[in-house]
Amino acid sequence: MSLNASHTDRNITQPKILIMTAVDAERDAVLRGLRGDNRFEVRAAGVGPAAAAVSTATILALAGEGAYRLVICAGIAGGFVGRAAIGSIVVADELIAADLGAETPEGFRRVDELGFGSAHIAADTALGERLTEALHLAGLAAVQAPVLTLSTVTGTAATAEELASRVPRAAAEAMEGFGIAAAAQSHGLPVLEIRAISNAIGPRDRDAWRIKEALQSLEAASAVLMEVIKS
Ligand SMILES: O=C(O)c1cccc(C(=O)CC[C@H]2O[C@@H](n3cnc4c(=O)[nH]cnc43)[C@H](O)[C@@H]2O)c1
Repeated sequence: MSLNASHTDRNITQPKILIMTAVDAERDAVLRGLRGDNRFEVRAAGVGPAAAAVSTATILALAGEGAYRLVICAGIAGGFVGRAAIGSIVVADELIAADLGAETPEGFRRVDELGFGSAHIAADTALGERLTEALHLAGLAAVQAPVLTLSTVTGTAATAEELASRVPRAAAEAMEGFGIAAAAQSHGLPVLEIRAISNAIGPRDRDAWRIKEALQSLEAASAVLMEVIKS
């Protein structure tokens, strides 16, 4: 018996795009933006690089080779003042584990300099460029720049200045990107990080975090992502 084209199409399982957030509110914002597009799977990993790496690696391993073609870290983030304003989007061109290294009397030394691996993972910059352009066309403020991953949310002006001068192009900090990227890299998959800015990086002021506004931006960015990834 021969199958017609529509039967065949329906029976082929295409590799999906795995989107990892930290918390359920971020996952729900992304899902609203994607409007039921079944090319994407969206999961919440938990807060911090360790939870993010373990959750992502477990999902990828259980799904098996060929189940996914791209991994995206998405969520809210702090923005460096003058580089990424509240409500804007940062699309990572590089995911950097900013606290992976050693303090020395001469200052922080990256794990790369110490000879113990790398604190940098390159994003899928071609996709990031297309997404950033499409975000601009949709009227959203967006920049393509490095996103830092830290285990501790920055809470002082001094730490914010130190990070900004150590990574001059960094536009945002969050807590999961490098963990998710490390898991994706170990499975040979490309990675992207998309962050909606909820707060300025600097002296801790939780009341000033604009989480609702950032989640709305994240939803809008997810709708644009769905259009950018055509097939
Ligand atoms: O309270 C809520 O309703 C709520 C909704 C969505 C997310 C949250 C979070 O607190 C998520 C924490 C998450 O946010 C990232 N984040 C945001 N700002 C920063 C920052 O300045 N520095 C580092 N990380 C930041 C981070 O990735 C956390 O996982 C609450």
